Amino acid sequence: MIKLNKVSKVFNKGKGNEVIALRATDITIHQKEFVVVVGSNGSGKSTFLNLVAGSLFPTEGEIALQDKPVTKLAEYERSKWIARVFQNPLSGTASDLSILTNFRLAALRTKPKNLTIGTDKAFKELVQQKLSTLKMGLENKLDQPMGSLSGGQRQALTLLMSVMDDAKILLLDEPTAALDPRSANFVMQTADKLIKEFELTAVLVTHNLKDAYGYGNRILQFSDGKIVRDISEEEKAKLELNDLFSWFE
Ligand SMILES: Nc1ncnc2c1ncn2[C@@H]1O[C@H](COP(=O)(O)OP(=O)(O)OP(=O)(O)O)[C@@H](O)[C@H]1O
Repeated sequence: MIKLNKVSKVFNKGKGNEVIALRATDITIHQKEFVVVVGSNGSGKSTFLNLVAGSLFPTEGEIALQDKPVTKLAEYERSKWIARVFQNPLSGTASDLSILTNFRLAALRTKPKNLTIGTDKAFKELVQQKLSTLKMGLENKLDQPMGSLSGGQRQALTLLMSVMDDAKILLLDEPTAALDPRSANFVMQTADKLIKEFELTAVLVTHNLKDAYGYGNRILQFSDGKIVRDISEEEKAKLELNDLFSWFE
């Protein structure tokens, strides 16, 4: 669950270059909702995700995750609830390290220092089993360096890594923007499958209106730092793809 109570974000407050990136915003995203966020450049989408993740702090208002107040918690302190995938396939993983080592590092990310991730054999089998469900043929190539994979393969693995720890909230920040259409399709299908399988609360920021139409069960449209449309699952079912395009005319 993600809850924002009158959250605003002002950059360069009081200066000539002041920008109100998010205006007093109230929103509750419930458990297991998959929300797609659309909006023109500069409308506040990334600011919204950054505020939820804790990479930015609000100027005003409160944020709660899973019913706990987190407004003042740093990004790393929220990481037990939040997994995040970015636009750049290189940003989530280490190129020189093997697939297995990348999974190991990801698994250790949210664990206290004195905890281990089980025996190597058990962990390797778990990774193999999870990888085989993606049907990419990588389950027997765990020693291959991450850098040898395509951007689409890397994004799919980053997704799998990010959901294999206990995070219940997945933030997707234009995860397919750098990919060719076929890879983008594969990554979106993988995301959708993992969100359902791991029963995640998910927020996808995208400029791809076909994805906004085809995935998720709620759409938010941002404009000038405000949520100007909040489309429920029932309302979404009645929409045509062209309706989404008309929001940007
Ligand atoms: N660190 C910052 N300092 C100053 N202004 C910022 C900063 N980050 C964002 N902004 C401004 O805040 C507004 C909202 O930006 P934001 O990145 O949230 O928009 P967006 O909807 O994600 O845009 P895009 O689709 O281009 O990624 C914009 O006017 C932007 O220039």
